[in-house]
Amino acid sequence: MSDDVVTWTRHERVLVVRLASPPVNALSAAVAAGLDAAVDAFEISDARVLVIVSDLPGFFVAGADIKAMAGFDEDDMARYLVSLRRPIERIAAAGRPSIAVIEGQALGGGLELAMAATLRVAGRGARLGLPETRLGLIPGAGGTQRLPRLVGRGRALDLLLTPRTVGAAEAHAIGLVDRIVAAGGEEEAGLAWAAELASLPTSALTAVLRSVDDAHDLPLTKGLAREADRVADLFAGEDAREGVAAFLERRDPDF
Ligand SMILES: CCCCCCCCCCCCC[C@H](O)CC(=O)SCCNC(=O)CCNC(=O)[C@H](O)C(C)(C)COP(=O)(O)OP(=O)(O)OC[C@H]1O[C@@H](n2cnc3c(N)ncnc32)[C@H](O)[C@@H]1OP(=O)(O)O
Repeated sequence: MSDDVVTWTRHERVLVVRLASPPVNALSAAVAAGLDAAVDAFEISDARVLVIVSDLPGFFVAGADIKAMAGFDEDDMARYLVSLRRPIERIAAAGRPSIAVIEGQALGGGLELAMAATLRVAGRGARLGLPETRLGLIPGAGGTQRLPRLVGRGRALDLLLTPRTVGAAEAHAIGLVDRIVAAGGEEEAGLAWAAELASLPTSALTAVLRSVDDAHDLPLTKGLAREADRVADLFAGEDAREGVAAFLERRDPDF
C-alpha cells in the first residue's frame, strides 16, 4: 500500500487504484511514485484488470504539478518527466486491461494517464483536455502520440493546439472516451465493466491488446501473421479448451 495520495485495494480479480491528492490530484512526485507502486502491485498480482479512480469529487487528475514544476531546474524537470512517464507507460504496456474512471476534470497529464489506460468511462460532467500550450509546453506524457491514435489527426490537433476542453458527450462522440454514464455513476460503471472483463481469460485479453497495438505499429501483413500465431497459441491452451467445452456443454466457462 502506498502513502495516502495513492492507495489500492483488491476486489476479487480487479485491482482498484484510488487517487486522493487534494485539491485536484495534480501529478506530484508523490502521486507519480504512488502510481508506480500501484503498478508494481498489479504486476506481481494475479489481478486481471486495473481500475484507476479518483476520490476527489470533480477531479480525475488536473495534470502535472505546475506549482512544483515552477521551481524546477532542468535536472529536476528531467527527473520529474521520467517519474511521471514511467507509471503511465507501464500501465499502457501492462498487457492486462485497465480502465480509467473519469469523474470531473481530466487535464494534461491527467488525460495522458487516462489515455494510457485501455478503456475510459466518463461521467456526463467530465471535462477533458490537453491545455499544455497555454503553459508554453506540449503534453510530455504521451498525449501527442495517443490522442491522434484515439480520435484521428484533425480532432487531435484541435485539442492539442489549443487549451480547449471537451465535455463527456463530445469526448464520447470522437472516441476519446469509450462509455459515458450519468454523473455520480462513474465508479459503479467502471467497476462493473472491470468485473465483466475479469471474468474472461487473461490469455485472450492480452492477445487482443497486443494485436490491436500491432495494428498501429506493424504493416498489415505482419500484423495478420502475428494475429494468426496468437490464435494458434491460444487454441492450444487451456482457456480455449475450457471455453469451447463450456459452449458445447451449455454452461458458463470457468476461466
Ligand atoms: C509549468 C512549468 C513547466 C516546467 C517544465 C515541466 C516539464 C515536465 C513535464 C512533465 C510531464 C508532462 C505532463 C503533462 O503533459 C503536462 C501537464 O499536465 S501541464 C498541466 C496541465 N493542466 C492544467 O493546465 C490545468 C491547470 N488547472 C486549471 O486549469 C484549473 O485549476 C482547474 C483544474 C480547471 C480547476 O479550476 P478551479 O476549479 O477554478 O480551481 P483553481 O484553479 O482555483 O485550482 C484549485 C487549486 O488547485 C491548484 N491547481 C490546479 N491545477 C493544478 C496543477 N495542475 N498543478 C498544481 N496545482 C494545481 C490551484 O493552484 C489551486 O490551488 P490553491 O490556490 O487553492 O492553493
